Amino acid sequence: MADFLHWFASAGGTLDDTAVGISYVPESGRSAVALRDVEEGEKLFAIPRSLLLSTRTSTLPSLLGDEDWKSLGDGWAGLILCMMWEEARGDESKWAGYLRSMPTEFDSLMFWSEEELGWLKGSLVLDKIGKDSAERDYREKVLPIVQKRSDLFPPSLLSSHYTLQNYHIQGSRILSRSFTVSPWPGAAPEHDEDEEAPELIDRSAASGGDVLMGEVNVLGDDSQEDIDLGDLDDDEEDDEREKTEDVAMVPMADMLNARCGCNNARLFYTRDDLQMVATKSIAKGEQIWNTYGDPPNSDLLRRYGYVDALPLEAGVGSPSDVVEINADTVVEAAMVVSYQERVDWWLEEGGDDAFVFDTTCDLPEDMLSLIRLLLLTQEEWEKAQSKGKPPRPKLDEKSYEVAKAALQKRLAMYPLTLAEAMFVSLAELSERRRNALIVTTAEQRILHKTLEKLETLKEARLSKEGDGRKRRGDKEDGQGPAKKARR
Ligand SMILES: C[S@@+](CC[C@H](N)C(=O)[O-])C[C@H]1O[C@@H](n2cnc3c(N)ncnc32)[C@H](O)[C@@H]1O
Repeated sequence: MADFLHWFASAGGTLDDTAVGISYVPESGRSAVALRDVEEGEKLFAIPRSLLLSTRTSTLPSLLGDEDWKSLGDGWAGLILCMMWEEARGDESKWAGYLRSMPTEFDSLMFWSEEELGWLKGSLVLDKIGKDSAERDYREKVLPIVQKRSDLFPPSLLSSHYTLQNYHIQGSRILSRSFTVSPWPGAAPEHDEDEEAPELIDRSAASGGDVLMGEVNVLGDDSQEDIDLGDLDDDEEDDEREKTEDVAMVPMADMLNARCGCNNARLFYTRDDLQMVATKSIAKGEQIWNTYGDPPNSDLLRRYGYVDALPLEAGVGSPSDVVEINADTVVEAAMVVSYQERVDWWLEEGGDDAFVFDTTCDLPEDMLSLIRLLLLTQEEWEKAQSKGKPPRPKLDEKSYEVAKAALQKRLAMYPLTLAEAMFVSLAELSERRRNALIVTTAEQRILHKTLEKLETLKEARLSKEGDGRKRRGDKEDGQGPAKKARR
């Protein structure tokens, strides 16, 4: 740690060391802790923009030249290679002290064994790890450049620094510690010292003010496979490239841990630096928490290797937890024969191929709309097509049955039922096993509760319809004296 702090200060970073200390906390690793009472609004540390490590600041892209650099594509391969290269340069790298301080071991899903991943069976997070696509990038994009450009990547270092394992390590560092930092509009690379002091901008502020720049959190929703560009048109490609160039490693800011509901500091951006500022008063001895955007536990586990195990009404989990149902499961539950044309149309019209259930336990409207689309008669289906609109998400008897069947099919994907999981003592499990169980049981709870809510809705609807029929019947029969009397 001393090596990193020394590097940070000598590279131009500033830290209020009366306010912030870095200590080791067993459950979360290195952690920033308040050394004295800190007031809301106090600046804790600042990182000059020149200290950010990104494809904009590393010299590798220009040394490689346009053609070789572009062959790495627009995903994370370029930034990962920059990090590998900077690390391989040792003390010659501007970021030597930073890179030396970074972790080499992770609990994120990329590093789980097949057996460990098996504990997550049922959760669709397993489809999002992106290991295969990362390994493809390594083999097809990175290795050819590394082998071709021995002027930049000495063959003697290939087996120590340019390995697949190191590719995953750097990728995981990006996944769990990077920030999105856009360039300051109109700022010259070097600025005049006499210029007016730059204003602070917190993009996360809910003020709706002049919120222009920067992203304050550790990356929200990108992953190695998410940035895979596929066939994009020129504009999309430019946007995507910009997005990847904005991914930056921010020394010191990435020392902060996060816990749902505890956020007390945030990273604010100025033209010249990034500043970590207390957003609440922090008592001496308390941990200084950033936010990672409070993703669901499945995603926390995938990217950061931990979960928020908060005591909730029905068990342990996070209020941000979600569970997804794939459109395939909905189609199976609908038990319709000719669905392909309708599903293709649904997707072409911008419909999703997966539906997200959150802790409100409401049936997602778009799933209900797909269910009704699948159940349309041929004539209704032709009408929907000509209108260019999928059906309204109305819960009727048939769509209720399909939604229920889809939820039950989804629940059947978990090898351990929720009732069985209740008998497992979390305290006796290894950390990974425990975290996997927290994720899968939270997902199952959402599915069960959605089923219950759906049942209640259906009963309420049936009794309302029954009442309606009864009232209509009363009128038709001309037998409504009580009603008339009430008027
Ligand atoms: C941005 S880094 C924070 C610094 C990190 N603790 C370190 O030792 O370098 C994010 C990583 O910190 C750890 N972490 C952050 N918040 C945590 C928490 N609430 N519980 C457990 N681990 C946490 C996870 O390993 C995560 O991948």
